Amino acid sequence: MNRVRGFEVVKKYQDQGLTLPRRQTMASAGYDIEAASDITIPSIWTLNFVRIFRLIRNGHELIESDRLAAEKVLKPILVPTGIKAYMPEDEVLILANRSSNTFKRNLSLPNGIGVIDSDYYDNPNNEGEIFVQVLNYGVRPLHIKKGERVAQGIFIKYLKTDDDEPISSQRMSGFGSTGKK
Ligand SMILES: O=c1ccn([C@H]2C[C@H](O)[C@@H](COP(=O)(O)OP(=O)(O)OP(=O)(O)O)O2)c(=O)[nH]1
Ligand SMILES: [Mg+2]
Repeated sequence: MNRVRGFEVVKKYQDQGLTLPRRQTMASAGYDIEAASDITIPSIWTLNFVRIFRLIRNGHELIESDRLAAEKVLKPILVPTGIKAYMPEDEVLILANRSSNTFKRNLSLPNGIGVIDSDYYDNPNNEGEIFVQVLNYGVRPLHIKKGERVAQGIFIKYLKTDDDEPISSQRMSGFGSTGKK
């Protein structure tokens, strides 16, 4: 078969019985992507409560340790998928939330959509493993089981401007790897 686009399991998860993303019906756009391991997503309310409690205790003054604690706990959780995606250079895999996640589970993707670039595949840092960034805005912790579908991936083509000139030729990783600015 001509190899154009698809999913593969990363080395780290080779023998762990992961399922490659599948579409559910003939006309589903999204390949449903599963969690690679059990993971608990704490509620942002619980975390915010801790933050508010600390604020009150400190006479409403936000001191440095509170700020650091709040930032730490409010960071989105990265759900590992154990999956990488390959595709032609002019394509991108868009990670979108499942509507049932917000409707039934209070689970949101705080980055809106995830952009999985074609040059993320096999990058030297993490082999291109896709992670799903999530926040649980419900009041209880959410337990995600290995094999549960957490997001969906949609392959699309992207366009370039006339004077397009990329800054660098190679992607080394993700999540801010191209610099602080
Ligand atoms: O939900 C996501 C979003 C991104 N990525 C990976 C794939 C993508 O190719 C890379 C970079 O993503 P993006 O360009 O959106 O993030 P950035 O903050 O600009 O990081 P970088 O500087 O590495 O480009 O991170 C994921 O695994 N999940
Ligand atoms: Mg980027």
